[in-house]
Amino acid sequence: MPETLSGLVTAGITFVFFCDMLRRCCPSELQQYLEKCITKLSGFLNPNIEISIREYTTGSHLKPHEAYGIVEAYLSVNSDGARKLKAQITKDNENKLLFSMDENQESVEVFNGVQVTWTSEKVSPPAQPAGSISYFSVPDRRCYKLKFPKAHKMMIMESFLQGHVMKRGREIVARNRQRKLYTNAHGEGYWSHIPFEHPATFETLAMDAEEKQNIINDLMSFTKGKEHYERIGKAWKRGYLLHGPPGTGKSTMIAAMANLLDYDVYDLELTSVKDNAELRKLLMATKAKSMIVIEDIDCSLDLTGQRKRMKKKKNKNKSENEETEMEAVSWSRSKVTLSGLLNSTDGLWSACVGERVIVFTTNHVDKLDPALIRKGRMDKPIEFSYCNYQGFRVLARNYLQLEKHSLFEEVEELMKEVQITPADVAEELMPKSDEEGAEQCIRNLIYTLHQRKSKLNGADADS
Ligand SMILES: Nc1ncnc2c1ncn2[C@@H]1O[C@H](COP(=O)(O)OP(=O)(O)OP(=O)(O)O)[C@@H](O)[C@H]1O
Ligand SMILES: [Mg+2]
Repeated sequence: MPETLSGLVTAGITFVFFCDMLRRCCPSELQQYLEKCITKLSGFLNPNIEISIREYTTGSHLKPHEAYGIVEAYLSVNSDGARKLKAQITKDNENKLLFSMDENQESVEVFNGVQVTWTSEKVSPPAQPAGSISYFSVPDRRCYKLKFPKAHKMMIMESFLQGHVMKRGREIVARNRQRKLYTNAHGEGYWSHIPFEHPATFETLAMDAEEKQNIINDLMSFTKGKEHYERIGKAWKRGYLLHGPPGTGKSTMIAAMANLLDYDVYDLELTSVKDNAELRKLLMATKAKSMIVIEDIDCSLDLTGQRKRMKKKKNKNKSENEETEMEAVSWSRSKVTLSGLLNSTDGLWSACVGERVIVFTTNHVDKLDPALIRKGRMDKPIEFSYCNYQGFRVLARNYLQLEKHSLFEEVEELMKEVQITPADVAEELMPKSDEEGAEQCIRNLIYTLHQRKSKLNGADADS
């Protein structure tokens, strides 16, 4: 029997070889017919299947294939057999090197007991026709090939490639990528971005420890809630309203949240959005695993339907007239309404795949329309307040690397009587010169607290 089989294979190969010879010397119709025969016959004889994952789409407009980048990332940690690797800066992060299989390398792995073989190839672009001049350099087209036994076709294509490789590859891509801070503040109706590199973390945030843990738990259970949101038929989004006086850490918290979740941040400047349609377009252009932030919502959108001041604080360099002009321009440019905002942040999200966190901040929660902050829209309000002793301890650790000091007690007593924002405490604890040590910084803070206390007492005496 084996002899019959090997005879058959030899005959097949001879036939394929013969057909190929014939094909080369025949007219094109016959060539095409013979090519089909060769493919059929070699398919019959070959016990393996090969899948190509190309770097670019074919055709005149070369577009990168997303799958190639994912497989490349997967193979960066799953190609033990490859002897030659190449190091390159990743597309999404210029600070990170990605090591992947060099051209013509091979790596074997076993999945569910089935052996699969990866190879990497480089396909040079077709030669330019003689005499033609091209001003553009055509990139080499690279390709990964996955070879596996035909008998396990469905398992390898679905469980291995679609499931395992795609999942692991995407995780590695996400890990390697540099997060981005998007803005629409240029007013052109699209997002532009810079790398997001804010260092804030929950650890460095001066806030009640229990409240902090509560927020962390809330965020983590949200990110793990895909199935829960699907089951209850709700869009996978969560809204936070951060409110409190200026300098109490609302923006810092946004950065800490984004760092914890590993999300991109879209800083939506409502006063730069022309109308509701543009707002919808901008929100539709946001990606999953992102945080959409609307700061100072009470200043960007007037809840009676009129536009308000563009700037919260007065710009010292501008005259009164210039300021009024700026406000007028902002008023006439933007026609975003409260209902437009609500429709965009509610209805639209159901159509979007992937999780999104939306954060509003305000200094005046009492001025907001109840429609904006009702349950279901803003799931979790978080209040920011003046600095207490616990907050001071966090800031002293951040700024002075101090866990304890004999002056702490005095700070604690003063903080019970005087209101001071974490921003002001941070300012005092920042050494102003190389000579200024940690103790001097605490003394500066104590001096400021005393000053405020006497002011307070003076005011009390006056009244
Ligand atoms: N809770 C905090 N923990 C740590 N640092 C803080 C905190 N609050 C303020 N800071 C410090 O003060 C600076 C200003 O804080 P932040 O911008 O977060 O305040 P905010 O509440 O967003 O103010 P605004 O309402 O004016 O936007 C920050 O850069 C940070 O250094
Ligand atoms: Mg802020």
